[in-house]
Amino acid sequence: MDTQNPALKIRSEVGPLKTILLHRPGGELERLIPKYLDEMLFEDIPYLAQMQAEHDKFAEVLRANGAEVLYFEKLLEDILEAGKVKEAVIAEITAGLRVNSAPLKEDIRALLAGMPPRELTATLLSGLSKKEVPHSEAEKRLSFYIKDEYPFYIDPLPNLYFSRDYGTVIGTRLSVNTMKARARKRESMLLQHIAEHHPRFRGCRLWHRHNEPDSIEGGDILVLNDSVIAVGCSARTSPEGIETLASRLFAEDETVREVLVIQIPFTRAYMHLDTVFTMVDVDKFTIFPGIADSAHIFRLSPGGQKNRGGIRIRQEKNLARTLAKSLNLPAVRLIATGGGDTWSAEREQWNDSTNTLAIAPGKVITYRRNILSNEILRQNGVEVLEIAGSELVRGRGGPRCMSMPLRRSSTG
Ligand SMILES: NC(=O)NCCC[C@H](N)C(=O)O
Repeated sequence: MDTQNPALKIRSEVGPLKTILLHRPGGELERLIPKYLDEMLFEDIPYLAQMQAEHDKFAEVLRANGAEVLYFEKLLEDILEAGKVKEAVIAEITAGLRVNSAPLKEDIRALLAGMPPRELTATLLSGLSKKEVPHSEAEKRLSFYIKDEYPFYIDPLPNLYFSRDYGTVIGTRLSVNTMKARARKRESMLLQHIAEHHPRFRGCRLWHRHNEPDSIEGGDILVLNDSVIAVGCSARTSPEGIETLASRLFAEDETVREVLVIQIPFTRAYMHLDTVFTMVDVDKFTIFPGIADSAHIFRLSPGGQKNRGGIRIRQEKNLARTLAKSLNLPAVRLIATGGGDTWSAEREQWNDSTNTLAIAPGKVITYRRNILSNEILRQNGVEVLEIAGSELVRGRGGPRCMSMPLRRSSTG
């Protein structure tokens, strides 16, 4: 058993929430430029002040309900106080620059090295534009005069407030996820440095490291209980990434006995499993009805040949029956978002009606704007705490996407 870091413990999607990691949207959102929205995985440009007010309210609801809230930016700044860590982070950033010129690389490295921790943190999150780099004498080369029009040497991280995706605590270890899109890779890279160096994570062991080849993102990972994990196979999470995680869980976590793979359509609207399916109570889930028939389900369990990762694969048919069997319950309830109307379900799914964050069994945080979906949850006995999400939703994520639970107590 891992006893190294009692601060990390997730054995349930719905157990009372004790500690959670958020990122308050900041200057990185002000680097969104219409021309590059696609690459940045945004459809729109939020109004930052309003977005921050909404996010603060989200944090307030979490605190009022007993959760300790940690902020990514603060943890990052803390670790950058140590010269060695700062050097290692800068070296990794510099190595990943899409810059051919060695003198220019050195200019950027020196600029970062000269920044105090707070400024460096801000730069690592908001990025570094080409205008911000003073070029040394060494850079009087042709490439100094001929530049492509892309504005950044270091890209901003506008998706950082979706802290769900880059890290996932499973049991007592952290999976630092391999992000599919380039726009999000630095998020998990920075998280790994935090996990390796911040006292809050002392002794933390990793299930997965940020630079492993096969993508897996936290929006696809649901810790259903102490023995069953559900993982979405999606536009972001690859079958290979799932197999790697499953074989490590089966080999090294004595309680996890099953990984339920739910394959969803590979489209932007449903980028992760948690955009169409979340757990709201020990025996209740909310689901976007549009995927109910198109999802394919596979049950992975320990066994099978070593050269296949020691995993046995079995295809299942019916989601509700499979979940009930896996969770050892007589039945589970699937609550369809949108209140039974197809258009409303699609409209509200686009605004993350299905992306609920459970803070205790049968108690969830959702966006107020999803009126029909919230109502149907209440009709099914779920307590719904609503927050405003007019600006937060523009990055296409809801309360679950915006949170990385680090510790929950047990549901029992
Ligand atoms: N778990 C989630 O579904 N996270 C939302 C991520 C939205 C972000 N704009 C992205 O495309 O990655």
